[in-house]
Amino acid sequence: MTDSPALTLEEAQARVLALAPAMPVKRVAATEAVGRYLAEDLVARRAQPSADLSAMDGYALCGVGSWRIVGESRAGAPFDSKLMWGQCVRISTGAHMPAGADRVLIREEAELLQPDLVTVSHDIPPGQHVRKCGFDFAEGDKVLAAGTRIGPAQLALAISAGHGQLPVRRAPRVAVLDSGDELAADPADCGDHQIPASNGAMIAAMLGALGCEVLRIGPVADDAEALAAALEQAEGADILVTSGGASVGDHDLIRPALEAWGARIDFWKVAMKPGKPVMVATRGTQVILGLPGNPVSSFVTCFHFVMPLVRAAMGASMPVPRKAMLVCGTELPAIGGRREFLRAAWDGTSATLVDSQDSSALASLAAANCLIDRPAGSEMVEAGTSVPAYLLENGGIA
Ligand SMILES: Nc1nc2c(c(=O)[nH]1)N[C@H]1C(S)=C(S)[C@@H](COP(=O)(O)OP(=O)(O)OC[C@H]3O[C@@H](n4cnc5c(N)ncnc54)[C@H](O)[C@@H]3O)O[C@H]1N2
Ligand code: MOO
Repeated sequence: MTDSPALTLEEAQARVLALAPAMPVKRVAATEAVGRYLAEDLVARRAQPSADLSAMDGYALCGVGSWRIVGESRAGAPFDSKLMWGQCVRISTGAHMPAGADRVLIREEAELLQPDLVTVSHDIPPGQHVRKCGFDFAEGDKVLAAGTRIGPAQLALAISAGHGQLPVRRAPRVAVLDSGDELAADPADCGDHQIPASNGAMIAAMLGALGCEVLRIGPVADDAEALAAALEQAEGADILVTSGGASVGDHDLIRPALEAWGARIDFWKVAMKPGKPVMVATRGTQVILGLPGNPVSSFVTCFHFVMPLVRAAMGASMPVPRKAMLVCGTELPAIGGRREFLRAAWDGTSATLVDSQDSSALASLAAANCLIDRPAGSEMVEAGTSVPAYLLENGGIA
């Protein structure tokens, strides 16, 4: 089963998302819901605006001709009488239109005939500069759908719709395990035969940005007993992410260690580069993603599988990343039999391939802010061609 042909990215993503454990729903202060996903449709408890309001500073008018100023309506302090024909009030932006008034003359266009008598040289049509009651949303409107990510604008909308608390799912607890005999825990103390363990920190940062509570484990040696002991630490995690040891080498022990721990392998290998030897397994409700050790492969598979899994567990309606069309600034090479995600730097005008596409090359990953999606068997394309690409949240150049 597990050595079946590599899946396509979309097949593999669908299988991973189908495994997503639904995190429990909790009502939290709206401000704490930022970065989470709504667990239910959000229905407005009030209309916005709750009355007809002026959109400008000026005069709220009743009738045509010239108008006697009989008072003022300020935001938060409405004028409480009904205007008669030929009357107006001074009005400020956001203030209630008084009863009887149906249009606003802006201050700059008003001519004062007397200290309390105003006119204008052109027609002011009914409804001019008036925001009608409920034009933004009415009480009872569905303002946000379940599965929507709460960002700053959605937060403001929810609050203005009368919600001080929002129902959201917590982020999953994720254990991230680095494995490999060559890994040094301390980058400042790394022998010639070692490399600093950078994948765990990178994956933890990617998941931390989604709000996950991350438990770092390791680095763990390529040793069945050490791996078994390390896996015990992941007992309470909703998701376990391993990096390294996923391939076919004699020291690639992750798969047998997971199986010995009770994990059931769902699939292994996806037809993509970088990131082919990605492994997905379950253990009860826990979902386990074994990412390939090459740092760029770890990054790309975290981007395509782990982050969508986390978003799905949090209830996102659109958990997988979406593509934009970017113009390539340089020609792109022909692609072999495996779909490739090419690192490139997009400057707002065009996307240029970074120096190396080797799956170990971290300098070129750090210089990239997008992944150009090149299907298997693609022909070479000329500079200036639009190609699909995923934009990356990748440090200062994003
Ligand atoms: N005979 C074959 N060899 C390889 C194949 C294959 O199909 N047949 N696939 C290659 C591909 S593609 C990849 S990707 C790698 C994946 O290998 P593993 O997941 O087994 O990873 P390792 O061998 O443990 O490490 C690969 C590379 O990455 C470095 N590494 C590992 N963990 C970390 C970490 N936490 N932080 C930083 N760097 C890490 C490790 O030192 C190696 O250099 O396999 C190919 N081989
Ligand atoms: O396909 Mo491996 O994951 O990059 O070099």
